[in-house]
Amino acid sequence: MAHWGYMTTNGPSTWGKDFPIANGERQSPIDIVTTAAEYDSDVLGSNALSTNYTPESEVKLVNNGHSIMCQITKKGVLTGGPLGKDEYRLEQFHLHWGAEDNRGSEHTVDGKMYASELHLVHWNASKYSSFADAVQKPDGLAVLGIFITPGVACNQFKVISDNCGKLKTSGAEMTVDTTLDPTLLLPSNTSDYWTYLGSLTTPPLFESVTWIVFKEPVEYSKEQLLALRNLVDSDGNHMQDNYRPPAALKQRKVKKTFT
Ligand SMILES: CCCCCNS(=O)(=O)c1cc(S(N)(=O)=O)ccc1C(=O)O
Ligand SMILES: [Zn+2]
Repeated sequence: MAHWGYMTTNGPSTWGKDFPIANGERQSPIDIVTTAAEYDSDVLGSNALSTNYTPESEVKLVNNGHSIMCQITKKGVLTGGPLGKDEYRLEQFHLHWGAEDNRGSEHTVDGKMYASELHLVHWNASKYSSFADAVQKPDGLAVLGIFITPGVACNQFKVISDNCGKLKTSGAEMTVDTTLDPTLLLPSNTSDYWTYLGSLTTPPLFESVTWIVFKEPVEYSKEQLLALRNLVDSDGNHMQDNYRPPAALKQRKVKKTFT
């Protein structure tokens, strides 16, 4: 099987061949129709979403052929909001982006696409023993989605954007001797978000993700976005437009924490 990717020959429209769940009942991303999202105070209002991350003392970056990923080594937890009493542990973060500023995010808001989208992937450590054990369970994962828009530079993202160029090939890894606090990658407002039950947005597309997408975007500079676009994938092509288009909502409701 040709390795999945984002080209015409192996992109999202072909994934269903090897991953039939691509046409499943709870696929991601989705277009968030803001007027259809339901404010749900009891589930969401009672205990606010909360992150308690430990800053990384060094930064492990991996070019995994379809994105740039930062492997987390410290204990960081996400709790509250739609996650009930379960504690979800931060495993990694990565991004999706476009060749130009007018596209690149995976979720869209009333059809609007952002230039990029940052994903912080967590797994349910209250119920499962490892990420691998949790990844296929319906309540196994929780991913924070942060929209990225061109603007001022994000200082905490500098360690990634300044080192992208050194991860020349797929599989390339490097460890940067600097600290990184994942909390500083989040928007200032983490109270306003949409949430719904979905899936991984790349193969194997497991339907195991509680998605939490923040309303407030974060700004990255033009240079930081360009650094992402200069990454190369396993075929030596520029890695860009590595986003899956929105999937059908089917019988799902999107909830929101703000009016
Ligand atoms: C056993 C297979 C695990 C694949 C999923 N790994 S992951 O870290 O959740 C992930 C999530 C996502 S996403 N966009 O958050 O669904 C994308 C890629 C990956 C990945 O690194 O493969
Ligand atoms: Zn992702």
